[in-house]
Amino acid sequence: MTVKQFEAESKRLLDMMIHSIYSKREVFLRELISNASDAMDKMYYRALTDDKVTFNQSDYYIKISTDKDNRTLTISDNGIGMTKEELEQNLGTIAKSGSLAFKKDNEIKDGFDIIGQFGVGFYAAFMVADKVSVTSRAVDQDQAYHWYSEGAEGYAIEEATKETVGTTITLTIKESNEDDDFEQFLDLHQLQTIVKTYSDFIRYPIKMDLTEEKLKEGTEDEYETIVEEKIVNSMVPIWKKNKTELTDDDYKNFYHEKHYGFDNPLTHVHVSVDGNIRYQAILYVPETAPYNYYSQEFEKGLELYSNGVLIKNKAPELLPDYFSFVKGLVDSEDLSLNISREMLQHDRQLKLIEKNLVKKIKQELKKMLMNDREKYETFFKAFGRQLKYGVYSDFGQNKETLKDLILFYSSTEEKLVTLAEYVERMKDDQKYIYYATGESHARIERLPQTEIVRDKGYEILYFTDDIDEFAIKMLMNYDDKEFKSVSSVDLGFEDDATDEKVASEEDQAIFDQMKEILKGKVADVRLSKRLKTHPVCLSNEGDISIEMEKVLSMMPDNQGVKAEKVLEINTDHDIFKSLKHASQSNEDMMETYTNVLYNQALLIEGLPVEDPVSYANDVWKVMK
Ligand SMILES: Nc1ncnc2c1ncn2[C@@H]1O[C@H](COP(=O)(O)OP(=O)(O)OP(=O)(O)O)[C@@H](O)[C@H]1O
Repeated sequence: MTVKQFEAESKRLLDMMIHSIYSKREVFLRELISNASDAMDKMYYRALTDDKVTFNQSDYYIKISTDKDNRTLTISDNGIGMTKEELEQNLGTIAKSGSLAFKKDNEIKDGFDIIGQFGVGFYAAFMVADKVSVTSRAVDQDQAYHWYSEGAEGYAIEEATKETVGTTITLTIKESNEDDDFEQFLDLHQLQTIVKTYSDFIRYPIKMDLTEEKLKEGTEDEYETIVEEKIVNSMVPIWKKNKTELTDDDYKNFYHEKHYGFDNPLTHVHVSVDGNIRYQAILYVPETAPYNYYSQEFEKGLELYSNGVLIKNKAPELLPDYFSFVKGLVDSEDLSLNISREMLQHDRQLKLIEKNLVKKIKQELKKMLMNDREKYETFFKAFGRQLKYGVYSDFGQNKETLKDLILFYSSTEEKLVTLAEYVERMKDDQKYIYYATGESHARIERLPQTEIVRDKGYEILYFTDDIDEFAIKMLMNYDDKEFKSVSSVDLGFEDDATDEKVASEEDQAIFDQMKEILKGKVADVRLSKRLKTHPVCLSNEGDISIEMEKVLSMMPDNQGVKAEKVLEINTDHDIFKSLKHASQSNEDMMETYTNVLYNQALLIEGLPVEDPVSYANDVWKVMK
């Protein structure tokens, strides 16, 4: 047999194929199966124009078998086959795609979409094999040919015998070494997993002779090993089916089959778009967040298929971060893939798909929010933080998309409410949307600052997530109503009698004294217009709230950002009498009282007391 050399460029390309084009070796099987599927599709086209050829889809299949002793893996098909010339042209010249030429010649438009286009996939076989041999008999031909290659050195072609039309490819699998396990490519069960991963939705059956331990008939505990030919791929992807044919259970089963999660999805969306870029998608909203969801480790993304063949396990481009909880897949026949089929030549197509998916997901969530509140709350408890994070991030770019999907706990309704519901309930004289921040509902409920707002009959939203106040600052307003913290110095009440309350000269002198004692700790000490039953509280001026100071101080690169704190004193409270007394008669006691009150205000806010020992000493001193 004379060995022909690959062309110089081809040699280099082959080397690239083996070492750098694909990130995973196992994709060689996807490439060979796709070629076999293409070969059978070509029979379909041939039948359209050639009376001598009939096409009955059920006659076509791919068979995968292994021989461990001889270390061979065989993939055969009964597709269109190759003539001697075609073997020479298609397999002898790397980067020449017979399939692409076929597609052009036949003006293929309908469902039998041919996958091959670059003319390189076949050579992926050399990533796992030392030798590749192809025996093929073309339709209309009696003579079969054998193509054989050991890689870069070249190839040879000789006559061969083959009973039936089609192609059989035999790979002699490389020996495993310390770094690489090649045995998996001789194990039918592992090959089955690879088929399931990449080629599950190839239209033709992929068959394997699988061994199984079965109970011997007529016995109760005797088992026998049975070899049975099985179809290992699902063939028809659920997303290509008509929605009306599918039940909720079908979608649920698919979610589990695909291992999208152990939970049951709360809802699904099945999209089929026939526009500029054609694609189908099935998207799920899970019920529970994966354990690592709110961590750096979590990787978002949808599975990306091109024509039923898996391209990427996780395509992050298809989901914005704020919808990163969505699971599912997209399949498009219009993607312009790069040579490894692992990336796209440009991401414009994915951007378009993403934009549309975002709309669909939003619609679905809104539908859930309107029609099944309980379910929406389950969703929100798992992923609401992510939505709020979405309002805040990217400089608020997405706040309009998300503002109607976020919920907060309401003081009056005692449940989660939307901002629209809050605004709808606002009192006639109420100018702002009020909120209070704290670690828990119970803690917020006891905040002295909330008293006066409650007394006004205004609803207060409870912010318990770190991100809440940041998100709301980014949102700025809802329905033209601005947000206001119950801790802000000016509560913005209209026609408020408390506004007229001003400190007497005598009281102001006490506040000035206190301000001097607390120099550097508070921006001011003032008469409180909001406190009723409590003697003291902190409020803040400026953009940074006390709660935001807490969150920022926990960040690794915090730059010591502080809220401008104001210590508010309730002059109607009995404690103030003691303070007054001390200010006139006992400077030392005045300092102690001031420090105790300041530290108590910190504690009420959930802020750490700067010097716990001196605080304890001060309390004991007062108790004496
Ligand atoms: N099983 C097969 N039956 C018939 N023809 C085949 C078979 N396998 C490969 N071919 C021919 O060999 C050509 C080269 O195959 P190869 O896998 O390298 O590239 P491709 O499938 O055309 O493109 P891609 O790199 O995009 O997969 C194919 O275009 C096809 O004409």
